[in-house]
Amino acid sequence: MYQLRGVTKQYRRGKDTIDALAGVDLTIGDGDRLVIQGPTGGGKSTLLQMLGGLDRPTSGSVELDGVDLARLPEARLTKVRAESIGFVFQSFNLIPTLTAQENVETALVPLGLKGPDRRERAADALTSVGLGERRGHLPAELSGGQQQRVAIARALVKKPKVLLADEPTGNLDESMRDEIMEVLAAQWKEHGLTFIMVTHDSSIARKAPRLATIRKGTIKVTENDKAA
Ligand SMILES: Nc1ncnc2c1ncn2[C@@H]1O[C@H](COP(=O)(O)OP(=O)(O)OP(=O)(O)O)[C@@H](O)[C@H]1O
Repeated sequence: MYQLRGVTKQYRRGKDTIDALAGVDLTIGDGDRLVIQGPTGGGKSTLLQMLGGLDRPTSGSVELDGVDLARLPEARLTKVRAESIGFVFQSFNLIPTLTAQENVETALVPLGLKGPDRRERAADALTSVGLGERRGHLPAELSGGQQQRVAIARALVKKPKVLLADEPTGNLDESMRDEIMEVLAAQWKEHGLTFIMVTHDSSIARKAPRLATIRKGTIKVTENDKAA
């Protein structure tokens, strides 16, 4: 469970200070699905970075299961990220010289898994996103939607507690967008993940059971009882 209290984040640009987050309080339960939307520059990506322990707030606390990521020493933070948090980005971020299988295996290296275990787990993860037959392909030999499936397999192969996605369909056309949303929803259901996604896409936001809107660093959460 996430518990955020009074989270602020200021960036300095020259002599200006930008309040990217201006006091965010937020609770996200285990297994929740939360969509974050809002105008450009509102603070969505900044919040996701705090949740993922990719950056630290200027003030406030970001507790994940009672551990404050804001104050965790860097080595322990790296361990939490490697074990408990999967990331999916708009730009896929695959390593172009590695095959789909090898890209997925990279997520298991920090966990200390042996070669054969890594290979088996990565192959299973690729099969679960429908890419079992494409394991030996390089990213450039795959479509955008397929590359994003590889990135999803890489994020989930370590069996994280939390999946964070920043505009995961932002680089995809409409049919691939629906396909990726289905893959993500299926993985969320199957693994009981806490799934937090930033999107600009209002049709995705409309279907969200819980919607956080961030404007000028301030958050408002609404529940949608009619969500899928
Ligand atoms: N590293 C940084 N240095 C300086 N300012 C930053 C940095 N990162 C973000 N900002 C500023 O903080 C504010 C919030 O940015 P953020 O990227 O979180 O917004 P966003 O809602 O994700 O926007 P978008 O929809 O355009 O991705 C913006 O004013 C942005 O310019």
